[in-house]
Amino acid sequence: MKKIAVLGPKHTYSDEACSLFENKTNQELEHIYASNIREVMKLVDEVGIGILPIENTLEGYIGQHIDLLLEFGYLIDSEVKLDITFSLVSHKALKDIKRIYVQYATKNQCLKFLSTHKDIDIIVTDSNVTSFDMYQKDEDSAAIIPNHLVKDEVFVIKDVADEMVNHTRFLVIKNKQQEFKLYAKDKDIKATLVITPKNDRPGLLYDILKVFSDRNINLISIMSRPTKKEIGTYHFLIELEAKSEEYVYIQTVFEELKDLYDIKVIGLYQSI
Ligand SMILES: O=C(O)C(=O)C[C@]1(C(=O)O)C=C[C@@H](O)C=C1
Repeated sequence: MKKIAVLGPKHTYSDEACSLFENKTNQELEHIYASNIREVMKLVDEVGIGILPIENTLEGYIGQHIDLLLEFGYLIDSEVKLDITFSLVSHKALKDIKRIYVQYATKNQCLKFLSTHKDIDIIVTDSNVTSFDMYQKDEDSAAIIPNHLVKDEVFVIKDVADEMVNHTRFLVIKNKQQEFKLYAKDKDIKATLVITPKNDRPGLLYDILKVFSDRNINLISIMSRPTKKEIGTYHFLIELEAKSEEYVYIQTVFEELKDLYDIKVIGLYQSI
């Protein structure tokens, strides 16, 4: 059976996103669990594909996950989106607990709730299921966990995220270039490219953006991430969207850009 690298243990949101991907693409994959996202990325090299949470309604882009995508040089196959909800579970009343376990991306989605409990220590974990496991072994603790994990806990506060409507976007990443897969003809396509200016000059980014604007291509985001080599040097990530029938056209624009600038296309894919 084909394998996929996923943040574990079983039942994390990444695990759910993986099942959704299998469902949508009509295939069954063996989930190979890793204890943190860096380990997921390492596993992708071996197993071929993996799941990477990349953006959230409340948090925006998850900077450290984008950096891993750039560091490992993987490509994007497709994306899936999930509704995200969190509850606080506790062994006793909050005034009597000493610690709250919370995953780092989850923490950034529950800042309002956490700011009202400043007297309790926050222990940051690598996954939501790890938060739950640590809480189960610690009588003096509480944990913020996905609503789908809440069963017979003693003390529960439902929906502790900053807003009721919350989604996370997960990329299905792969270690090898493959033919563009049109999963659904009626769905738009997205593309992500990375520019790392070697010889920076005034107007470089403007010139690249102008190529898209002149060709009526809709950009959805642009963000900068540090190269981590020298202060003040950045990778620029650009995401764009187009109709699925325009994918050949988009590819020609990329070829044109590649001749002029140092760009890398890391994904031409669909949200499925
Ligand atoms: O810990 C999990 O359940 C995950 O799958 C990780 C993750 C993330 O890192 O963004 C996924 C979705 C939620 O936004 C919070 C946590």
